[in-house]
Amino acid sequence: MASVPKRHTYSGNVATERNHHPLQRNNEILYPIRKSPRKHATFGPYIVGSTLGEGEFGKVKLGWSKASSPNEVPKQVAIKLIRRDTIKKDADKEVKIYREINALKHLTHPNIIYLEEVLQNSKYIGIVLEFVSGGEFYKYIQRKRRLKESSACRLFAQLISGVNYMHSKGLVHRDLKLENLLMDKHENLVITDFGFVNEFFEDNELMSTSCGSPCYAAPELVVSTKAYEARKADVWSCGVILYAMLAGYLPWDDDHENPTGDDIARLYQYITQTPLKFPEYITPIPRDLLRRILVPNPRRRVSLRAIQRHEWLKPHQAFLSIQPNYWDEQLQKGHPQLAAGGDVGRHTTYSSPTSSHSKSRDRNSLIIESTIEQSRMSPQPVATRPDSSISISDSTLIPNNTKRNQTESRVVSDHSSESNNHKRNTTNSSLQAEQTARHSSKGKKHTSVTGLLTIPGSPTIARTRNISSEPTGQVNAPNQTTFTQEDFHRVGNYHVPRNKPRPTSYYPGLIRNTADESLMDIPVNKLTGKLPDCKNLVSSKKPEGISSDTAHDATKAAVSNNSIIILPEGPAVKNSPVDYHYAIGDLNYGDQPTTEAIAKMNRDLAHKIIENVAPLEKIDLEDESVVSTAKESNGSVSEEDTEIRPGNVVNPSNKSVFSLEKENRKNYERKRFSFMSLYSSLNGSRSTVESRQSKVNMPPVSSRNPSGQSNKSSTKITQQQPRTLVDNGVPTIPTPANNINDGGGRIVNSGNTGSGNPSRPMRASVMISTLREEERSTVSTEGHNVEAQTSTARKVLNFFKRRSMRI
Ligand SMILES: Nc1ncnc2c1ncn2[C@@H]1O[C@H](COP(=O)(O)OP(=O)(O)OP(=O)(O)O)[C@@H](O)[C@H]1O
Repeated sequence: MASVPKRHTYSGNVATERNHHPLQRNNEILYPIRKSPRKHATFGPYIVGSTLGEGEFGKVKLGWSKASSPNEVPKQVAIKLIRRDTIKKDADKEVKIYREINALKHLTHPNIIYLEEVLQNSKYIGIVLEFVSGGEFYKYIQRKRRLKESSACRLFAQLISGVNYMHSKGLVHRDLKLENLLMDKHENLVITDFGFVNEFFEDNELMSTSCGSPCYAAPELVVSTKAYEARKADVWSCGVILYAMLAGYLPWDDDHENPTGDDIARLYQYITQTPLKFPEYITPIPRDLLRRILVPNPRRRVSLRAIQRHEWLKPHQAFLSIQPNYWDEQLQKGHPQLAAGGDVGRHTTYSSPTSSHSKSRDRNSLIIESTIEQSRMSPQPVATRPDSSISISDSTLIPNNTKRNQTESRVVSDHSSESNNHKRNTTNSSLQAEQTARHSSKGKKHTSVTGLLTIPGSPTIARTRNISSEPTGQVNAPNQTTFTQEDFHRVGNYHVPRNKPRPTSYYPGLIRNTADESLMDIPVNKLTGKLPDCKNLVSSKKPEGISSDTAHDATKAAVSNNSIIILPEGPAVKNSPVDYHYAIGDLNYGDQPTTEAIAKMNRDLAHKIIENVAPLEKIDLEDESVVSTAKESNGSVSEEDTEIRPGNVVNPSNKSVFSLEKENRKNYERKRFSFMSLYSSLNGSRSTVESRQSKVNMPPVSSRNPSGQSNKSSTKITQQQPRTLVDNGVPTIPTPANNINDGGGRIVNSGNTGSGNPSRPMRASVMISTLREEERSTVSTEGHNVEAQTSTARKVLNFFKRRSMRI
């Protein structure tokens, strides 16, 4: 018989003569034959697809649940695959993984990643998470360059709601950053990566392990060895995230002496000593919020509760006033068995940090016993499962190595015997049947293996366990990611199906605990922009359970002050080249009453408006320090350079704020320009990161100015010159070569700012400008578009994937 050439169908199936369907006539193909369907990689009940991303722990893969019936739509998940052998080599990693798992099982909030389940086979531990399809948040900002205020407000409210929920559960994230936020398909924010999460039990409880990513970590984590209030550290990180949303770049990311932020001590010196400054497009009210959050002194930093009540978040008050336990109740409503405590769900095993039980729990109970350990434990009946994680004592929990080895072999054989059909390790046959039924039913994959176990004692105990001495033969697997159901089993018992999908609209549309209705609906007179006198409203209609202290501070301030209407969108503000600058000490005004701050903003704004309508010459002359600095530096100074940058945040009481401002500005400019001159003379016109790196002995160039050009020589702008948007919206600083005065005091950029032009955006969003500059230079010099794109992508990733670490 002549051999029939193989023919690949669209699904990868192979049709040969042997498997021709009887209905086929001669060589005519009637329909594709799928006798031998393509083999997909699988991991437990999931078909494994493409790689979604890669993190410290390994790859995150897209997965689909295998449909149990033809009508069932496969559910997409993200599977974080962690090689077990890598965990064994890195005890810190192990702790992080189990922290993450154990924290996630307690959290059900629309803005927090949802843990589906945890699975393992002999090679991998797979953390199965809901699939969040909108991509990474930093890319979202990057695409948009920066977010509109309304969008930033909505997303920030979601972040705050998620963080508040977490805190209400006694958990602190400690690594909040853009890279740990995802977007869902409806552009809702989802908090992920709980590797540094920890528990607290008392309101004033302090923590001592500094962790997070330097650019997002609160100063107290770094500059002090004292214990810190972790919730306040989360608040700080939220502030940095908000700043990035609104500005398009990170605050304090422009230290020329430490452009990559690698020198953490210096970075924090810079953060604590450099006042927060804003690009002109951030309006006063979010600035006010940011100034309250990004306060180096944690005691003076605003609390999450106060953030929720800030004026800027007022449009989302209803959402923010949803009580954290509402989310749990919703879960239980959808699953009465959880409420009844009949089945083991992630919420039934969790108790509030305020409960006595919770307080008595070991402080590190977040670190659950490793799945490896679990796999060695003898099977336990489901009926005894609840709270077993808490009651087991240290000695019973952590068997010594010998014990482990013995148990290991036993459990491995147990696993192989139960492979493929995922039988439960139960002693009770009816329970087993129930479990199997649940497993096969859609969305109800409650499983019960062994109990979740805690490692009592400190994280150190967990980290120093001598697991490396265990036999590793079992995990010496080839590198390719091939998953089979062999030796596969579920870990833990905390699958709680989501009773409904992530809300498609922002508001879940359910009962809201409106904190104070009277305060929420204060009508604004649109003509005058003034708020009516609503003092009576505030005092007369106090909602139940809310004290006057906790009423909406910002609104009260606005009401009493009649001052919210500062025309933040006014033309004067829009055209204003100069940032609002606040007196030294403003960094620490987080706990000042909002009234005071808003009044101050009003004064500043009034001043600013006057400045803007005044003739240009007059303004030049008024600001002598800037003019003289500009002269010194070849007549050019960037817009941001005109801002006050005092060297120290301590406010000497015997000097007036204004004289102090001037003095500090002078000092700052002097210092700043001397550094700029140095960079200018050293760096020449090298444009790529690589070329800079090749100059081994040269000081690094700021991430804000990756071209290697000196800011001084590459930019020319006077105090009156606003930043102009060119080059697809990338803000650039006009240069003498390409500037045309439009006659109205505004500088219009007429030329390109491409690679051939030595001038480049100096203070533009790092996210875009860094990318574009380097892309351009690579393309123009080498002409390899693909290469340029790849290297650009890598650079952007490297830039943003700032490592989370113990600082
Ligand atoms: N649930 C998810 N849905 C969609 N994509 C995801 C999901 N989880 C992770 N990813 C993608 O995988 C990437 C890596 O994930 P993640 O950061 O959680 O891994 P990690 O190993 O914890 O990394 P690291 O700790 O270094 O941040 C993310 O940047 C994201 O692009």
